[in-house]
Amino acid sequence: MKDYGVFINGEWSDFGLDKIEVTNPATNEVVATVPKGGAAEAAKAADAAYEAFTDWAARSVYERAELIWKWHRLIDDNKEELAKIMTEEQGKPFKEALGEMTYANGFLSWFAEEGKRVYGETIPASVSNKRLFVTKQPVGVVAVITPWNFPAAMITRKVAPALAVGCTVVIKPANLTPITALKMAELAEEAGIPKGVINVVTGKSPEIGETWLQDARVRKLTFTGSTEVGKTLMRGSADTVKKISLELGGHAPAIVLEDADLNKAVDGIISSKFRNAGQTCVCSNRIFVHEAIQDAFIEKLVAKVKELKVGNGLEDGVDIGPLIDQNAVDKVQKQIDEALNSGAKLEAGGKAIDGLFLEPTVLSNIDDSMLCMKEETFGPLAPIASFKTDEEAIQRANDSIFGLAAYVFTENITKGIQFTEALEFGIVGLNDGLPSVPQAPFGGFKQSGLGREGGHQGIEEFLEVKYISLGL
Ligand SMILES: NC(=O)C1=CN([C@@H]2O[C@H](COP(=O)(O)OP(=O)(O)OC[C@H]3O[C@@H](n4cnc5c(N)ncnc54)[C@H](OP(=O)(O)O)[C@@H]3O)[C@@H](O)[C@H]2O)C=CC1
Ligand SMILES: O=C(O)CCCC(=O)O
Repeated sequence: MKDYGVFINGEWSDFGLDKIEVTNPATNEVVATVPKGGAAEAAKAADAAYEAFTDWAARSVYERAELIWKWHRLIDDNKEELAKIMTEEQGKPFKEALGEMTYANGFLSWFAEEGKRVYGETIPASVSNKRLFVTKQPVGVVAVITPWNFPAAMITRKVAPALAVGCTVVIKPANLTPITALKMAELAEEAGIPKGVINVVTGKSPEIGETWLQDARVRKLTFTGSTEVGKTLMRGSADTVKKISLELGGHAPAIVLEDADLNKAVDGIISSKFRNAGQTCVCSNRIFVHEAIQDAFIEKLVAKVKELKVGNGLEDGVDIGPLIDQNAVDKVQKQIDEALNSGAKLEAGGKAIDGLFLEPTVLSNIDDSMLCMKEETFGPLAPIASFKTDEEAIQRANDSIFGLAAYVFTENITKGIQFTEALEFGIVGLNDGLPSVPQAPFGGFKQSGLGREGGHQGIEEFLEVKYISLGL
């Protein structure tokens, strides 16, 4: 077990603070401790990031990109160790943790290069003695607040574009999974990213968040997590009128049309639903299947779900690890019990095993008034509802305050395109259960958030636009 410090201005220190224990959700063992930082450490981190900003922003984008690439190479060299740490603190199977490290590193390589394509504009003037230009500049110090479900990728998806364009960052990783972030900061330091450019503070989230919200030098906040905390941060950002990007809850519908290739649909829904034990905001949570193929679909799905192995993510062959904590288990169990008490049929799973492990569960005969169709699940529960018409499927899928991801399975290209256009979601997987990639925009409509991460869109969030009018 290791005691970690926080990372501020290139220094590692525990500042004599109380400690937070980080536990392995598979075994309940304490794997490390991190300092319980608060307002003072958050302010020090903001001072350091502000101080470092002028020099970092003044470097050429090629110089910054080279340092980001060095960081990328070090992460790649150490990805097995990082993945093991991730599995120990977060619970996801080791093969998924390794996959996340590659995904996370993909944001570093993508944005290191994308920074070189931040182009300006010239605008024709209306008089002959003027020239009009538009340039882009880094927004400044960025506060980065990340969740526990993707301990590496949520850091790089935000930090890579920020650093590429010349911003500096203060990071608050989730206290449940801070070690991956701290190890990645160690590698950033080893890569030669200058002191103060990346700072990481663990500890009292509301206090740390509030300090950054009230600091006018922090010009942007980027957050992934619950809708409730996102709304609090959005309100708090108003005091200093910060730019904000929010990646909040989702409650993804997956629609299987009558003409779908059932094998494709089952495989797509298994990967979308059970990745990270169902703890992603893009998980299929509401599965709508055409009534004519419902029985065949359920039979195939259940057969595959019964093959999924639940266990400690460090053991070979495990597909589903533990949930993150007891609250998460209780929330999913409540959704299962409420559905069963309201007439749902149990097709597979249904109960907690021991500790924080939950059987992958399939329920059919679901109706939209059940809890599992109304609130985000964040667990391995696949509820199946049937529908009769396309219009009905679209209306029910869109009937949500969330609008992050949706999935459609069909072999009819015209219908597929019509569905993608009618669905009020920022991401649509058409015959694809895993659409997230660094080079495409990730983000939601409605209360799923604001802004986009990844893609060329993801870099704009860290830029200010400056218009220059030149009189000749
Ligand atoms: N969109 C997504 O990807 C995610 C969605 N969720 C949803 O949210 C539910 C709850 O998960 P939870 O982990 O509690 O998510 P939170 O939104 O509480 O946590 C996300 C991050 O915000 C921090 N945080 C919490 N409160 C504040 C605050 N007042 N000011 C500043 N930062 C704050 C957390 O710190 P700390 O945890 O250290 O206190 C963590 O780093 C899940 O069950 C799921 O439904 C959760 C995670 C990711
Ligand atoms: O918000 C989440 O759940 C993390 C992102 C998942 C993804 O990138 O697919």
